[in-house]
Parts: sequence; structure tokens; C-alpha cells
Amino acid sequence: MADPASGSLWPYGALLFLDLLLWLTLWTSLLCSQGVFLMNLTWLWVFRAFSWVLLHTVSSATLNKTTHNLLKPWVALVCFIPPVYDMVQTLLLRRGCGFSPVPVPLMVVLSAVTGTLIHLMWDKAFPIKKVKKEQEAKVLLMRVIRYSKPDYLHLAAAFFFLILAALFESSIPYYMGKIMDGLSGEYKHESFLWAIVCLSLYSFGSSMFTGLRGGMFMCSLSRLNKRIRHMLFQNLLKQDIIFFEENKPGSLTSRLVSDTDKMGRSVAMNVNVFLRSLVKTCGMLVQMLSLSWQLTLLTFVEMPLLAVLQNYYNIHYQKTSRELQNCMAEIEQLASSVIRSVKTVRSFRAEAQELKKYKDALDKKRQILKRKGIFSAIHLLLRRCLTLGLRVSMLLLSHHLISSGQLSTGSLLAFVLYQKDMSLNMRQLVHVYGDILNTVWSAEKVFTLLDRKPNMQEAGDWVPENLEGRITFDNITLSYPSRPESKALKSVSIELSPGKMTALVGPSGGGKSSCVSLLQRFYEPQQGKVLLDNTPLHEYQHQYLCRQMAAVSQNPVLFSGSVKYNIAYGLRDCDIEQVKEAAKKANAHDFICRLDEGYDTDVGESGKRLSSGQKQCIAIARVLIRNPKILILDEATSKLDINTQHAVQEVLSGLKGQTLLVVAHRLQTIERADHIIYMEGGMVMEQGTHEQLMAKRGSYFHLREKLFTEDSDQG
Ligand SMILES: Nc1ncnc2c1ncn2[C@@H]1O[C@H](COP(=O)(O)OP(=O)(O)OP(=O)(O)O)[C@@H](O)[C@H]1O
Repeated sequence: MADPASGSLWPYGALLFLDLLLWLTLWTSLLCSQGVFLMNLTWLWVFRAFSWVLLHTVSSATLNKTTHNLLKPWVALVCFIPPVYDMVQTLLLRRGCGFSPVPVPLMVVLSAVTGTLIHLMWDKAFPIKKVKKEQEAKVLLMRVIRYSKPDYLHLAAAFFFLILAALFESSIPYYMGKIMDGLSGEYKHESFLWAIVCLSLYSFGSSMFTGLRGGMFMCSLSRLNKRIRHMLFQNLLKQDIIFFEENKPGSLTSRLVSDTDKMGRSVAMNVNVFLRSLVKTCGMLVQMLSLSWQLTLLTFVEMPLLAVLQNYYNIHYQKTSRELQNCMAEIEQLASSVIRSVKTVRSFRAEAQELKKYKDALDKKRQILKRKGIFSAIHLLLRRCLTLGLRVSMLLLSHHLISSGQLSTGSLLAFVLYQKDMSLNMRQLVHVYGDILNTVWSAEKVFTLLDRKPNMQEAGDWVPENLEGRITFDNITLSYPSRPESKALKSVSIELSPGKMTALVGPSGGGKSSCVSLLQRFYEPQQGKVLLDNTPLHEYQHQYLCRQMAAVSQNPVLFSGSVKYNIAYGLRDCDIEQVKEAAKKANAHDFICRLDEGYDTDVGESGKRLSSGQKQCIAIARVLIRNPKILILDEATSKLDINTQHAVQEVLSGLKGQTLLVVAHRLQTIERADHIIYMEGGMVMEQGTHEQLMAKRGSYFHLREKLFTEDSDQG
């Protein structure tokens, strides 16, 4: 079967023909039963549901998947307009008509025409090209809706109020028409009063339900936002360090704040407006049809024509806007580059040349603006002419209907009010549908982040009772993901003995910090293993490892809060005495006492109110209070004066049973280390005690000599 997307309409025709056969069968059986069997609303629903299943099955069996998907909403429209129409008529006007007890042929044709027109208009507003993108957006939207599952009660209440509000609202013009009739025709006090009472009640009900609907939607929106942000932040915290290196903090926080917000809005706000407009449109359509089907048909001729016109205009508008943006960027860039390099321009006497370039760019912009203006004027003119033409036809038709007694003046007023609202609603429907699909793309960004699994091997659950603290780097090779071609560590094999102080030294870029990063499991080596007491690091439970191993870096991060809070960071039961003891060991107690509020002094954001050395002391106290089995100091005392460094080193080297790894540039601070490893170019060049390495007169000796000469020169 041909594809409507390619312009052929015959799948529509074939399915309509099949539907007509179904109606004919119904008419025949009603005729044959001679009034014994008559339809009511329930039977009409059953009949149309059966028709829908049949048409749907035939469509899916005979048409290709794209065409079938394209026709699905149309089939549903054609099948369900009749029972919906009759149901709303019964609810609003307390009388069923059109399709039951005996379906009127004209109504059947009209429902098929209306369904097809709505579908075609929809198709025009959202061309086939977008279908694939739309499908993906719909999948995303469904996922957002699934995340709203815990708010189903709130949402159900919101939808209930929404339907009530929309139905009440769509009844208001009807009663305004009734009031008008009461005023213009023969005055009937009772019916006039009744119309006023109904109008007031419907207005009051509509305002009340609108408020309730809005409140419920806002409530479910804030609950969804909270849930998504919590899940997202939880997953963010699980990610590996490479992820944070690849993604800028700004883009991650924007995901967390604005994208989650937009995503929530796509459901709560837009779906709210979309459904409200949809329900109102259906309600008003029924009212309009009951007032005058002829005028309704004329109204619906206008809409697809306007949609086609708008579509052409939008395509051109977007193209011109893009051109204009590029041109403006060019003008801006031209001016700023000349202003920035005005000395060069002047020295080459190029002012006239630059002025001409600027003038040409301005001319180009003027041309684009002129084109845009003309196009917009033509569009406006055509739109106005079209609307005017149809308005005139409508007035002529109204005159005919009123003079032939088929329509009252009040009904005409009600119809005009409906019509005005209807076009606004239709525009809103199209706009909001587009907006839902646009905002739902922010959900894609959020979901990508939510679904991301860290690239690191998952931590195991090994929690040994006793930990000796022996660390072995077994033939480690490491390349950073951002620079896979260069090796930061090349077949490194070293051992850190428990209860001993090991120092890593060597020139910049030698690979010292890379060893520390591997110990902290920030990265995974491509080759080899890091073992703790002969068990690979990743087999240990994450929390256990964090308790047993602590590190202080060159630029430690402090959090906004008191000194005490920062030292006891992450510990639950920790009293001030323990905090003070750790601060004393880290040589921080004296300066903390000199602060305005002592241990309660706020260190400011990222510890900005403290000097770099003070921050290092607090960071050292923060790890000492934990009494970890393995302590890593990566240039952790580099910002301290030499006396403080020695004092801290004294304390650290006195720690019993602790594996201590020190990374240092200043070789004086590590002379007392039990074992010194000299690294260069990602390889271990030498290792031994200070005396052994000095006696060897190799790289360590030369580096020490060099640094010593530099220090004396500076002195
Ligand atoms: N995050 C990273 N991404 C890519 N390459 C990195 C990264 N960190 C370090 N490197 C590279 O790995 C090599 C070893 O760096 P590392 O920081 O381990 O050296 P280092 O001996 O600690 O140097 P320094 O004494 O200057 O701190 C260097 O060539 C460096 O450029």
C-alpha cells in the first residue's frame, strides 16, 4: 500500500471505505431489527471500539510500519469521535444525538471529515521529516512519565481537576449565548435567571478546578524534580575521576539544575497545558457542532489553510533568522577585531579598508532585514486576507442561518466566542506539543548521565579483620584516557612496607602522583596490579579502603564550615578533644587558637580565609584523626615553612605500624625515609636508603646536588 508520507492518500480512502462498510452493516442490522434493537451510548462505544480494533489490525497487517504508525492516531480519531461526541452531548446538554439510537449518515460523514482534517492539520504542523525525532522524543517522554510513577495519585487528581476545569470552561460561552438570547428576544425572566445562575456556577467551578489543577501539577513537579536531582547527584558521585576530567563542572551543574528543571516542566507544565487545550478543544468542538455544524465546518477549513501558510512562513523565518545571526556575529567580530588591534590597523593605514568591510557587512544585514520584513508583511497580508475571506463567508452563512431560523443571535455570539477560543487553543496545542518535544531533549541529557556506569572495576566486599598495610605495585603500566598514546608509568614494580616511611622522589612528570592516584583508585592501570596485603585493591570494600587509607595532596580541598567541622569531616562520633589532639600533631593547634573563634572559625568557601600552609596543616590533621593504616602525603607539606615541615615529619615518622608514603620535591624532608624510590619518565630508576643512594652517586645524588646548589644560590 502506498505511503501517505509520499503524498498518496489512498490508505486513508481504503480505511474510510472499510469503516463505511461497518456503519452500513450497523444500519442494516438496525433496519432489520425494526426497532427491537436500538443503540445507546454504551453500545456505541462497544461498536466503535470493535471498529478501531478491526481498522487497526487491517492497517498493521497491510501497511508498512511507518505508514501504519502514521495512520494510528487518525484511525483512533475517526473511530472515537462519534462516541466522544455523543458522550459530551449527553453530559453537557443532557441529550444524546447524532450517532445513537440510530446513527445519522451526515454525522458519520462529518466525524470522518473532522478526524481527517484534524489529522492532516497535525501532519502539516509537524512534517514527516520530524517523525523519527518525534518517536525518540516520545520514548523519552514516556520515560519521564515513568519517573512520575510515585506521584500517580497527585497526577490523577490533577488530571481529574483538569478535565472538570476544561469542561466547565467550555460551557461558559454557551450560557453567554443563552443570556444574549434572553436579552434580545422575548424576555423570559426564569430562563434568563437560570442562564445567569448556570454561567456563574460554571465560571466559579472552572476557576476552582483550574486552581486545584495548577496546585496539584506544581506539587507533583516539585516532587519529581527532587527525586530526579537526588538520583542524578547520587550517580554523579559514583562516577570515576576520568568522567570529571572530561566534563566541565559548569555543564554538570547545569544538568543537575536547569536540565532536570526543564525535564520536569516538560511533563508537569506542558502536558498540563496540552491536555487542558485538548480537552477544551474537544468540549468546544462538540458545543460548536451542536450550535451549527455548517459554521463549524467553515471554521475547520480555515485552520489547515492557516497551518500550511504558517509552516511555509516558519521555514523561511528560520532560514532568514539563521542568516541574520551569522551576519550579526560577523559584524561583531569585525568591529571587535579592529578595536583590539587598532595599533596594527593604524600602523598599516588600513582604516579605510576596515571601514569598507564594516559597511559591506552592515549592508548585508540591511538586505536580510529588508527581505525578512517583506516576507513577514506578505505573510501577514495573506493570513489576514484568508481570515477576512472566511469571516465574510461565515457572516453571510450566519445571516442565512439566522434568517432561516436555524440559528439564534445568542447562539451566533456563543459560536463566535467558541471560535475565538478554539483558534487560540489549537495554536496552543501545536506550540505546546512542539515545546514538549523540545524540552524533553533536556531529559535525554539527564538520562545519559543517570544511565552512565563508572568505567572503573566495581569495588568488592573484602573486609579483612587485620590489615598489615603492605602495598605492592606489580609491573604497572598506566596511560591516562585523555592521552592514551603516552605512558605515565612504565612497568613500575615497587613495594611499600608496613610501619615504614617510603618516599617517592624525582623530577616533574616522573610519575609520582600517578602512583598515588592508582593507590586511591582514581584510575585503573592498563597492565599489572596494585596489591594491598597481596589482594588487588579493587577487591576491598570501598568504605573499608577509605577508612584504612588517607591522603593529603599539595592543594587540599577544605569545605565551607568551621575548622572543627573540616578536621572531623565524615566522622560521626568525634569529640573536640580528638580534634584538638589531631590538630596538635599537625602543628595546627597554635594558629587555630589564634583565630577569632578558635575551632569554630568558619574557613570560608574552599578554605579561602586560610593561607595555603594553614590549609595543609588542617588537611594533615583531618587524616591524622582517622588514624589510617596507610597514609599518603603527596607534596602535603610543600607550603609549610621548613621548621613546621620538620615538626610534622617528626610526628609522622613516629607513627607506629603505619605505612607512610611521602611524595616530595624538597629532598631534605625525606632524608629520614626508610626507603627512597627515584622515578623519572614513568620508570623506577633507583631505590634504597638515603645513604645507599648517595653512595651510588646516580640520579638521586645529582638531583640532590642540583637542588642544593639552587637553594644556596637563592639563599
Ligand atoms: N590527568 C592526567 N591526564 C593526562 N595526563 C596526565 C594526567 N596527570 C598526569 N599526567 C601525565 O602523566 C605523567 C606523569 O605525571 P605525574 O603527575 O604522575 O608526575 P609527577 O612526578 O607527580 O610530577 P610533579 O612532581 O610535577 O607533580 C606526566 O607526563 C603528566 O603530563
